[in-house]
Amino acid sequence: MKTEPKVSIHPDAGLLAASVAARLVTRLVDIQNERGTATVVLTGGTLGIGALRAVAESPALSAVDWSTVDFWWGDERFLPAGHQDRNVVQARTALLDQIGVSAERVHEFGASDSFSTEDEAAADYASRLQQAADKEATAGTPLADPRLPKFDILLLGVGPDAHIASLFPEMAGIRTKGQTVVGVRDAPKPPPERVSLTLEAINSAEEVWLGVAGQDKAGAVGLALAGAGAVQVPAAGARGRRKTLWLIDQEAASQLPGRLIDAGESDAG
Ligand SMILES: O=C1O[C@H](COP(=O)(O)O)[C@@H](O)[C@H](O)[C@H]1O
Repeated sequence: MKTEPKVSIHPDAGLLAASVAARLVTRLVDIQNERGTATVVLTGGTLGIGALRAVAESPALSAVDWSTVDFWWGDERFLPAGHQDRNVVQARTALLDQIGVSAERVHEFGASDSFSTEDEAAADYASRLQQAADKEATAGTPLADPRLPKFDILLLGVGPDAHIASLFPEMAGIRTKGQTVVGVRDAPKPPPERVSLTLEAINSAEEVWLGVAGQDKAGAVGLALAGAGAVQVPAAGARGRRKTLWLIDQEAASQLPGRLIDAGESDAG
């Protein structure tokens, strides 16, 4: 099952981050009402971390029971634990350290001072994902992919080159099939060593939300929503099973195909 993208355009990056935060809080409340827990896959990057900061500032913050939310990551920079460039460190500062999350529900990627290579950290993350999936399957949760727990919402940023998570255009990561996590070497954006969910893992999520702001991303957004191929334009390949939502600002929307520029949430199908 794959969904056609919907697009929602916001005046600027600040309002976009606030809107992503408000949607996230509302959706988490709904999911918790439906099934008691919720699972979010976080992203790093400007908007990903900005949206977490906006969640921390939201007046509705305490509407979510954060103690029953599981946090996974779409990718990580393969650096020592505590390094300021690690996505998990930035997420902790922006939000996680300020809310009552359960330590055992924060599933961060292994760091470079615990694993010798990014491939080892990738294998470790894949195995922890598998364990979580097995536990959910035993409890009767229907899974989209038996190797992965149910991802309710998966957040992605998009680079100016259209990369998502740490899947860069034309590189091995975006072409990887048959595994859920991949070690990345020679990434064109520093640091070169990273760990990432694969596209098939990303696309197992119920809802995929792509948050993008800025003129430098306009070309990537335009190509992705015009239907480019995922190997050349990784963002084009990200599709949730029930929803694919592009949350973008006006600058990032400036090269969208004309039919998508109308106000409101429009179909990009
Ligand atoms: O390095 C990364 O970049 C992307 C996009 O970041 P942005 O600053 O251009 O928004 C991000 O989604 C990813 O998680 C991160 O590791």
